Amino acid sequence: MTKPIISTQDVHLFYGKKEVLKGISMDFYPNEITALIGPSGSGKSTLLRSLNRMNDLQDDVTVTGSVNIDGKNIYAPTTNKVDLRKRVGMVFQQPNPFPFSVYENVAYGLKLEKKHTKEEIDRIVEESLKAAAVWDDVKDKLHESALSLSGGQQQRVCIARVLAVHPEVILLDEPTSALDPISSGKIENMLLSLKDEYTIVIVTHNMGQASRISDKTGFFLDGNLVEYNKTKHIFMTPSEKETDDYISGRFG
Ligand SMILES: Nc1ncnc2c1ncn2[C@@H]1O[C@H](COP(=O)(O)OP(=O)(O)OP(=O)(O)O)[C@@H](O)[C@H]1O
Repeated sequence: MTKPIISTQDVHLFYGKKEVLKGISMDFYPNEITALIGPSGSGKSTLLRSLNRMNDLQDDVTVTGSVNIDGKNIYAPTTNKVDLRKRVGMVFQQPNPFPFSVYENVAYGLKLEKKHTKEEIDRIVEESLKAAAVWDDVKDKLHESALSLSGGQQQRVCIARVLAVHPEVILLDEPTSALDPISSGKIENMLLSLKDEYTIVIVTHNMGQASRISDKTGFFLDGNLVEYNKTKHIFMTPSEKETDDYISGRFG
């Protein structure tokens, strides 16, 4: 049996007194894409952000339960959050390149590590841009501002920036919702090719996207994980009425 790379156990999360995650237990497996679906406000992004402690940036947040990576609770006080976010990288809904060149965007994390030669950084930048399926678009403008690229190209550069530091897990929060269908399709194909090497968790409102690319799907409603199963099962023969209602467009 393959072991999960991330395992959440009875995670409750409060913003102030408001409970937005109500006891989430969920395993994420290597080399799989897991989609988190559900109506607006159901807690998908909050759960995603709890997997690399992005929620801790706010001080009125309380988390109970545990999120284990390789058997260690990332909420233990000894966790180094910088290392954690290298292992568990994140891509946001709006492409957010730094106002630097394409090259500097992708090299940024590597330069902070201060353990690579210039030649190694050049190689990793190229490999990461290739893996993110944007090399052909940018190879002749590596030293131009990333902000001059299209939204779809910027998003792929942001994915290359995450790949450059070799994470184990990639979290994506609605990464294609601001993009046109062609750019979205490129990102979907890229994610499918990346799952040989990475564990991928994606929040999406696009049911077609979830069914095209994910191996497993979790359906969230009002802070609860209503159903979590193989994507085929969720879309073809959901066990819960709420899941069926949501995927067939009866609410949300
Ligand atoms: N920073 C915050 N401070 C206070 N409440 C928040 C914060 N972020 C989210 N919430 C609340 O937590 C609940 C869950 O939000 P979350 O963003 O996780 O939902 P979601 O399912 O990802 O929604 P969407 O699909 O609209 O992004 C919502 O009621 C939201 O208003």
